[in-house]
Amino acid sequence: MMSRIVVLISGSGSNLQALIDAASTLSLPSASIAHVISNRKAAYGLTRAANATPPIPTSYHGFPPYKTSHPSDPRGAYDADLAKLILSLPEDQYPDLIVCAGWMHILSPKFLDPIDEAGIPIINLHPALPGAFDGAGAIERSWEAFNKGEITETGVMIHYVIKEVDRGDPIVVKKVEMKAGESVEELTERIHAIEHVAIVEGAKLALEKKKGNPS
Ligand SMILES: Nc1nc2c(c(=O)[nH]1)N[C@@H](CN(C=O)c1ccc(C(=O)N[C@@H](CCC(=O)O)C(=O)O)cc1)CN2
Ligand SMILES: NCC(=O)N[C@@H]1O[C@H](COP(=O)([O-])[O-])[C@@H](O)[C@H]1O
Repeated sequence: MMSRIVVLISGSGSNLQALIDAASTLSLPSASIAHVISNRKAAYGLTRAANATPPIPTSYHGFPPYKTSHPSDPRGAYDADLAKLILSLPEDQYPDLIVCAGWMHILSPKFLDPIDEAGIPIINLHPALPGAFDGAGAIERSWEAFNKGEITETGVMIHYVIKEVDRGDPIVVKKVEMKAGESVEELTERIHAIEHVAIVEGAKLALEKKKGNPS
């Protein structure tokens, strides 16, 4: 039976592309990318989805209008509508798994609770080791910490998404050595390559766990 994945993005979508390329291969068997949602209209990941074969349905769900339409709780209203968007997808797009792949928006319980009640796990790619550099800009912060002598290694993890940002149970953890004299751009490039492997492994494991047959 085909498992359906909904992917949340905010940018280039190179991790989405890794999932698209892996779907229904031995790396990510019996899985399809059923829908892609971006919070940024210009996200190139939307183009990647449109260029997929067959094209992957996409939605743009932008945050700015909520600042005026729901001034008292824009995040809550935005998140509630995001959950409704996903939970109202047609059967052939309704997710077995939600993957945050460079999704740069903190999800509140207004999203997490209805998705949890629907029994849909959410996983996230984070370019750091568990408990380190939570939040945005993790690669840059780890590079700075290394050059201050504060750390000797960093990593990439795929973790379950809970209310506390980047504190959900890890599914995949890959350590990344840090190199003296390396630029932040060079480190970022190395980390991105590792992310593209980790996110596929994480999606596969999360789907297996949901089916009750962890490998
Ligand atoms: N409730 C959770 N939401 C999210 C998680 C999570 O673990 N729990 N993971 C993040 C992904 N992420 C790091 O991996 C992350 C992304 C963005 C931010 C952040 O500070 N976002 C700002 C807006 C920044 C911007 O628009 O450029 C915000 O939402 O106010 C922190 C962590 C995804 N969500
Ligand atoms: N906190 C999450 C986070 O910082 N994610 C970062 O966003 C990038 C998205 O790239 P992509 O759009 O090419 O997949 C990822 O490479 C990852 O480092």
